[in-house]
Amino acid sequence: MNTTIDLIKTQSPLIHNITNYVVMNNTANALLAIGASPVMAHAIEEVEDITTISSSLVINMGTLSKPWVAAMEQAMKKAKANGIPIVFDPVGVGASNYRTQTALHLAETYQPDVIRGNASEIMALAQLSSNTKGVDSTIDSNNAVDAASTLSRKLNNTIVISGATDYVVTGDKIEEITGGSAMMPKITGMGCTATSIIGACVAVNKDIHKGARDGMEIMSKAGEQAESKSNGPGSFQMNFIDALFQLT
Ligand SMILES: Nc1ncnc2c1ncn2[C@@H]1O[C@H](COP(=O)(O)OP(=O)(O)O)[C@@H](O)[C@H]1O
Ligand SMILES: Cc1ncsc1CCOP(=O)(O)O
Ligand SMILES: [Mg+2]
Repeated sequence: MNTTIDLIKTQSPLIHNITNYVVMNNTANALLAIGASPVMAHAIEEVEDITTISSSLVINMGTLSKPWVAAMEQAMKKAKANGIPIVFDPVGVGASNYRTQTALHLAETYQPDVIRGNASEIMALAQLSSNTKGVDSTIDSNNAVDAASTLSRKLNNTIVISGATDYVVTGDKIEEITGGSAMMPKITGMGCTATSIIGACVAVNKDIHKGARDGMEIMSKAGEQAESKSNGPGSFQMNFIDALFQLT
């Protein structure tokens, strides 16, 4: 994890995010705090150019609509052609038919290097259940481990299930990360932030599984440090960005 943070700070990789309206500001600030360089760009006219100059592509379907999905596809196609790692956050998959169809299509067509979701989202993506409560999980992360392993083998990639315990799953290889803070699910965009931080980690790591694990460890450590200084979700949000900045 230390080497990964050093590499992010020295290389300051450009991370192309096509993400949702809710979290654009949070995730851009989190990426800056850890030492990466974020760009949020979703116009179909420019996504290929932006992806081409980036070190990773983060696709987040939190506030999806038809033109955005078209732009996501252009960017993912370009990233695949250029060997740029793709991290996908299937926000709310299972909550509507449109989200489910879009997430399945993007995952199966472009096989993102990492998919990060909460347990409900990973279960829905594995087509095992569709009881996602909007964008939040209704089940504990351990319930989705088998689904993640199956999905990972099918898509030949790494699946991250976030929650009180995070699981980083590449086929049969399963690593757990604990820690963090119970305050994290009380703030919108913490999952999306985790996805973007993974984007920064895989930008500087050829080993995708390690990049995904380092990303979740960074989230865990920053969450613990922020909790020790916070009185509630408002101050936690501010202290979390400071903690990311101070991680060594
Ligand atoms: N109860 C918890 N205790 C500690 N950390 C948590 C807890 N719930 C979520 N997290 C952390 O919060 C971040 C976002 O995870 P999660 O809430 O599952 O995502 P999402 O916002 O997509 O539902 C992750 O880094 C995860 O480890
Ligand atoms: C509330 C909400 N609605 C659509 S996207 C979004 C943000 C979800 O972010 P996260 O999954 O990281 O909490
Ligand atoms: Mg989420």
